[in-house]
Amino acid sequence: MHIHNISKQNSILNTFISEIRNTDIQKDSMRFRRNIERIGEILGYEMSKALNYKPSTIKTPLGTCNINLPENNIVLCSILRAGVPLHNGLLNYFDTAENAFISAYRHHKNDPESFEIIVEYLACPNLDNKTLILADPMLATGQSMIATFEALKPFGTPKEIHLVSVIGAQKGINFVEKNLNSNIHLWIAAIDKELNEKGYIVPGLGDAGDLAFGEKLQH
Ligand SMILES: O=P(O)(O)OC[C@H]1O[C@H](OP(=O)(O)OP(=O)(O)O)[C@H](O)[C@@H]1O
Ligand SMILES: O=c1cc[nH]c(=O)[nH]1
Ligand SMILES: [Mg+2]
Repeated sequence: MHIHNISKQNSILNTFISEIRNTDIQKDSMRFRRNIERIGEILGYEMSKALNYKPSTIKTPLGTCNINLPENNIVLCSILRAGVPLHNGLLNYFDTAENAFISAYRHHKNDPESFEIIVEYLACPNLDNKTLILADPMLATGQSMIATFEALKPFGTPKEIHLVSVIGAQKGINFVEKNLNSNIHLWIAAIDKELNEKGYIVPGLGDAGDLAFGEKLQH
């Protein structure tokens, strides 16, 4: 897997990352969603450098100019719920992308420290020869990403796959790397060292879905 950790270089991205992690600022859910969206725009911009470009000629009011334009057919797939603001940020830049949504949630049986991933809702176009962008802000154990990847298989074989995430734990990244083919790209805004016993990223930011959309009842 090709890992692009875009926070290796200081940029305005640091401000947005610090705000989503900050226990006071993250309480403002509108700001939290908007920051995830802004990070999606930055990750999308960085990812766009790896797309395929073809020469094009544009007519201006005063003449013509040559410019290379992306030629990829993009399908943007995100994992509900926390993926929604990240999806919006990516869609702000990839105007013509097709879209897919999948629900994946952690189901705890009796033991709060163990869970399985339940995939229920899935809406996806044909993926054959397309550029699949799989977006989820939190890559913790990596199980949601792999479960999603498996669930998408019947929809076709993408030409290339880009995973987009905001904060990842090294353990989850290793798990994804072990389970996916080596030609996949991961575009990520921060990599944290630890996972706690409940599978939360430390220091991370807490529960991204709850911060964006409110707490949910466990079922
Ligand atoms: O890498 P994993 O260990 O699988 O964990 C990451 C998953 O956890 C979060 O979703 P969550 O289950 O909290 O659902 P939500 O977005 O509805 O809150 C996040 O958005 C990922 O989908
Ligand atoms: O740290 C984590 C792990 C899973 N889901 C989250 O929202 N945060
Ligand atoms: Mg959540």
